[in-house]
Amino acid sequence: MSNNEYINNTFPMLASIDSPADLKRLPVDSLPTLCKELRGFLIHELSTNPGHFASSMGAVEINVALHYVFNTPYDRLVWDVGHQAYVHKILTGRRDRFDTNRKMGGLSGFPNPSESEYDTFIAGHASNSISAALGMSMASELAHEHDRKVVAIIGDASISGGLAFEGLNNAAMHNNNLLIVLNDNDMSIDTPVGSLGEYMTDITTSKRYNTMRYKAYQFCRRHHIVTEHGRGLALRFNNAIKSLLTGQQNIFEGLNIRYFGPFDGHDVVKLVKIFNDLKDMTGPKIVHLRTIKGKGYGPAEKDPTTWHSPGKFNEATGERVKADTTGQPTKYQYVFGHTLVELAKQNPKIVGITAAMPTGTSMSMLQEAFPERTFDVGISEGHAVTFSGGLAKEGMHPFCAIYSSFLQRGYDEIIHDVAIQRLPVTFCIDRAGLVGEDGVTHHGNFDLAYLRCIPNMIVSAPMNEHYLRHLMYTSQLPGMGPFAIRYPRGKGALVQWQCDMQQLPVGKGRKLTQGTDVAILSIGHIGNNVARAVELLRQEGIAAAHYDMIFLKPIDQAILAEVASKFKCVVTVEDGTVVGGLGSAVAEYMACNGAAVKLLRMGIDDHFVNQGTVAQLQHLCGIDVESIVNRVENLVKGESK
Ligand SMILES: Cc1ncc(C[n+]2csc(CCOP(=O)(O)OP(=O)(O)O)c2C)c(N)n1
Ligand SMILES: CC(=O)[C@@H](O)[C@H](O)COP(=O)(O)O
Ligand SMILES: [Mg+2]
Repeated sequence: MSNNEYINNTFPMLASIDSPADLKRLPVDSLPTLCKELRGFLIHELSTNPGHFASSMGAVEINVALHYVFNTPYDRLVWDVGHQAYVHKILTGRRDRFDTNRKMGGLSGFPNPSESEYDTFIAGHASNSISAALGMSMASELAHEHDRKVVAIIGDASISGGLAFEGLNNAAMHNNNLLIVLNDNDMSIDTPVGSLGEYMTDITTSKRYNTMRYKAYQFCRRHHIVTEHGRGLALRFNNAIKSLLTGQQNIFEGLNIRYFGPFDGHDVVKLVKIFNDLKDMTGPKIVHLRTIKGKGYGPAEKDPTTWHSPGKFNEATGERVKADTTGQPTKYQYVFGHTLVELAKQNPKIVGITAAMPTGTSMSMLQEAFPERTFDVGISEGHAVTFSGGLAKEGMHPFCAIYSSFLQRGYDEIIHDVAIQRLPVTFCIDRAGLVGEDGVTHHGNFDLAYLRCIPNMIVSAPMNEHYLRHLMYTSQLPGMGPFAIRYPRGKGALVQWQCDMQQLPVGKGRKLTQGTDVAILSIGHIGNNVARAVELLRQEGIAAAHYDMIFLKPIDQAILAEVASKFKCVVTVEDGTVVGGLGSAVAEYMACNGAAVKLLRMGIDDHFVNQGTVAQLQHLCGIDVESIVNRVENLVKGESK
């Protein structure tokens, strides 16, 4: 039986749905069966084509009820992060292509308007949905499309991000039809942190008031009592009753956003009723749904952190398929984690900061060894950077570990709150370069460029685990200032990552191979591709000199002077954008110093890169071993003609 036949036989109701119009034809009481089939489909598909599992499983009913009630794509669904929107994709004509999810040329793992008209806004980075939905709602108002509904669907961790707060603060400023669906599963990837989560648990305790309020709204709606004019007054009245009943102000109502809930987010029939009740209500409103991350699959419900993105698994037993890694290098993130604990034992000033990614960055290792010196600040990269600045100002040495693409959220904070004061913060920038299947929103290819232009910054990248350790050690020595170390997702280059840590001279690179025909300058882990290419080039009769720059800033002027004076052909290789990165730095030096060299800059050109395996993407960008060999060969042969 083909996979398609299996799916049609096993999930007959789902097989009949090719669009939301098909979904709407189903009687409402059949929706629980559909949800069951959707969960079966997700389990079946994701067991062999891995992706974001637990979030999608927990939001099945929300996805179904929204498409059942709202007139998509005319009405806009704006997903936050988007990792919970797999069912949305499946219901909007992409079921048969779902086995291409996260693969090269296939469906993106996140909503993306270039993929479907049902994907209304880019998603991948948390906390943008309220602002985007508010903007879309205002655009509808301005276009006199007053009947269009706009819905932002956001998780309990993502709503704690600063950007979400900015959207909430602005939501009631203008007339709009915004509905915010708060999908509260009391989980981030790891355990959620912060007072907002605790507050949301407290809201549950005031259920009596909330039920009363929802019933009152239903009554008013039935009897056409709620008018736009009376909204402000009614809100204040409701707030007053609530304060009396609970002794507590509702944070959302305090922001003039009508609050409904909490409701059971797995009762799909009830959700349909709630959305139907609320959809014509004008003005911003929030409906709070309680859900279970991983709902419907025992192992995921028990351990949602592991099952956030579990990789392949046996669908019958829940056993995860683990690749045999014997004799292979470990992941950079583990070397970072172990090394940080080692350094923290020696230097009591060291503290660790993560923005909601303790497991992903391995900051969890420091958390275990020194809980009082480790801070998970939640999805708040900007705050993480400024908080680190504050710690550093008072004499601590923060190691602030953030994924490269998420650090984009903290850019001004790096400049304003750290670099100007030259504060000693080590930025450990994980997932730098091409990350693979997460795709365009998650590649860490801008960091070299966006950090190089900041005065006072030291910007570095290790070629292997030993250099990661040396750089981490060096960064916490007195007098260093802001120090960025970027390293990629996944495996390192060495099997034996342990070594004595050494102080590195800041701004000094190293020459790995002698050569006369061409000089290749690389930075970071991609230098391992260059090292292999250099070997192959040698077999082709081309003697390439290879320099591992280690530091992009300050850049090694002695190496650049040597290269400018000795070589006609110069090549730069980086796994970041060449616009502003190493390629630009070398081009600037050569131009400013009148060097007569032919410069070939290899890296990510001026375009966005979608998803695929890292190997596929390196090939696409021309920085895999084979491409480096071919491109260098062409350069050298072209020059010698
Ligand atoms: C700006 C940013 N920081 C960090 C992440 C990594 N991240 C992806 S999902 C997630 C947790 C989201 O939790 P929540 O919003 O509650 O959704 P759930 O998975 O629980 O449904 C995090 C931290 C991200 N995508 N964007
Ligand atoms: C949705 C999201 O942003 C994260 O779940 C991300 O996909 C994690 O990626 P890693 O697997 O690299 O930790
Ligand atoms: Mg959550």
